[in-house]
Amino acid sequence: MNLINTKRQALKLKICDLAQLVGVDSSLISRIISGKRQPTLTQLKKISEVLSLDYYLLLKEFLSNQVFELLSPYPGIAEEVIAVAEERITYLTGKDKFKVIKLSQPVTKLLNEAEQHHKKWQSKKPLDGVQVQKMQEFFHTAYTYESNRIEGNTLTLSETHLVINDGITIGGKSMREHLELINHKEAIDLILDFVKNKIHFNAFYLKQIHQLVLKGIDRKNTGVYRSVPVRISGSAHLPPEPYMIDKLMEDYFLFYEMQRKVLHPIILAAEMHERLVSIHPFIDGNGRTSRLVMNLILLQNGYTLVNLKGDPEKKASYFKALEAVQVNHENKHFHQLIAEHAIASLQEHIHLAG
Ligand SMILES: Nc1ncnc2c1ncn2[C@@H]1O[C@H](COP(=O)(O)OP(=O)(O)OP(=O)(O)O)[C@@H](O)[C@H]1O
Repeated sequence: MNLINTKRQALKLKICDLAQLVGVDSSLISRIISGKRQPTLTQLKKISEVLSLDYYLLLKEFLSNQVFELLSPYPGIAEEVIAVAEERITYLTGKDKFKVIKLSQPVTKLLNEAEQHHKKWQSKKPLDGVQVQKMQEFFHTAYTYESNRIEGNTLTLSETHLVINDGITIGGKSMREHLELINHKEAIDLILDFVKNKIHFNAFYLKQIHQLVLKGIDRKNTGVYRSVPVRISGSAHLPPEPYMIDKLMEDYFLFYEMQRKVLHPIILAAEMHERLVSIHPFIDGNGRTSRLVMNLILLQNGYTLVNLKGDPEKKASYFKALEAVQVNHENKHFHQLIAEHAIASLQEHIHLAG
């Protein structure tokens, strides 16, 4: 255990001093340091605290010593054994995470249907430049309108069009409402850039999206995880306390890494949406950011924008589907909702492409 000895010497601690602080015999510490004896996990934890050493680094050294002890008598096959063990671990963890995502029969049926439309949509490409521009103006305006409407923005669809495409301001409406629309349109352009540049989605890009959503609205909180508790009004789901956010967001991106090539893109997009909005890592703008993340994933996989609607009835069923996952761990309604919207969007795109 070199880490222990190096730190002990740096602190000028005698073996008997360290033993006393840890509450064990000096001979045990000597044997641990010389590698003749493996510490228990409790002893290892105590040593890490006494020496202010990172427990996980110590644990890593401890486990690799154990593997070494086990394999050193078999040098001829040691590497092969490690490779087989590694494969099993990857399989087990991957399978375990995959098991969490069960697809219901109706969802599987919808995914098959979506695949057909996806093929047809791909066959329409490349589209004429002017046609692309017109279609984007239409879909981006509708998406900006609905996503902000969910959040409470009061501008109508035609007012949204005037603000984001013609730069016209609407009398009697606040600066904030205008900024929400302009920012959202810019955020769509940002995710299109991400798709073009084939970025690998991670925390850096997530924060860039969020930064745009709240640009000019809340400078202090743009692109940073919250440090205060939040509540979602009207929801039974309690977002996690702020001290858990870093760890949960690490898991969030780990989930993405593990599942991005395993799950169907529509399910991956739905999961990344639901998981983000359930963590609610930002003070504000979580809903809009999560919907943009979902659409980034769909676009990266050749699908078209999913536009969840903000009228009271549709909004209520969207929130209900989210709550079913959060409270009852029941994801089929949310998967179904996103798959249905993905199909509707593909159909509309195919129709307009002629
Ligand atoms: N159980 C739930 N009920 C309602 N909304 C939920 C629930 N879980 C997550 N949400 C999400 O939270 C968002 C609203 O969160 P909040 O009121 O904090 O506003 P926000 O973070 O500014 O999001 P938005 O961009 O929609 O305004 C909704 O758009 C929805 O996506």
